Amino acid sequence: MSDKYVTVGSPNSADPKITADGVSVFYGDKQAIFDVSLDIGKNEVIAFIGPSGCGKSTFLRTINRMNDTIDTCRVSGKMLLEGQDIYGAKVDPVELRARVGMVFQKPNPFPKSIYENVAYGPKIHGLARNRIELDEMVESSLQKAGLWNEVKDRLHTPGIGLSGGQQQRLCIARTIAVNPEVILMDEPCSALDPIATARIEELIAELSSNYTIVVVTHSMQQAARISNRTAYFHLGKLIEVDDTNTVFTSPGHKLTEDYITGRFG
Ligand SMILES: Nc1ncnc2c1ncn2[C@@H]1O[C@H](COP(=O)(O)OP(=O)(O)OP(=O)(O)O)[C@@H](O)[C@H]1O
Repeated sequence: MSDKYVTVGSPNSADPKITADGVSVFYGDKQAIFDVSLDIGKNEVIAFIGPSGCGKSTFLRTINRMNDTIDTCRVSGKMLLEGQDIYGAKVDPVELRARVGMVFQKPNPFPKSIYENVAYGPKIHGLARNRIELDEMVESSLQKAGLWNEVKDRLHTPGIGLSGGQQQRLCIARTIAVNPEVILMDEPCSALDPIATARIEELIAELSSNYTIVVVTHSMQQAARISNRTAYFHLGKLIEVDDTNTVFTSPGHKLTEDYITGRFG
């Protein structure tokens, strides 16, 4: 494949929350993402799929500048959040990551209590004026993450004492606690059993009315179940993006078709 290509489908959105415009990503001399342009609409759930190493996580991490933490990593092109260039000189990455929160593959609670895991973000961002407000934020975040009833009597016990699925919901509560606009999820269910996975998928559906959600997944069934739109990446290029139903029932690109029919990847 040459470096010039056109993404098949509908990369544009009438009401974009996020706009990638010609985004490329390099690790040292190696290019991992090639000239990706994509709108992600407000309150949409978009799934990123594609074979291992195609750049899904790398592209996801450009949306909240998580790649800044990798010394060799360089991003070119524009990434806009509500029209603002997130790589602009005035943007504070810590503030950005409160607006664009992230949930990782492996649940990673802090080695603190359940309460402190959720209270941490509001505390460092100065969101609560007093303990009562902080308690309310912790409760409402745990409610939204569907965990409150399971933990309300053990808030001051360690977060790592929860089951894997509960820990992942705790991480989602921690993300929600700082009032993000966008939630990035990098294979959020890959370390979970089917029941815990189903619970996270239900939660994604519930959260989608309030947040824009971007999910990297290896599971095409999961992408089909949870997302409105699906983006197919191949060797660092965004090959196709469209309504999930269209991508899975009548893909417009041969590479997408090969992947979803199991001929590749
Ligand atoms: N920190 C890094 N330093 C150097 N190269 C990297 C780094 N992270 C990723 N890469 C490379 O960038 C390319 C894209 O990797 P990335 O992890 O984004 O793909 P992916 O589609 O998310 O893969 P997977 O599905 O296996 O998680 C790969 O060739 C990978 O080896």
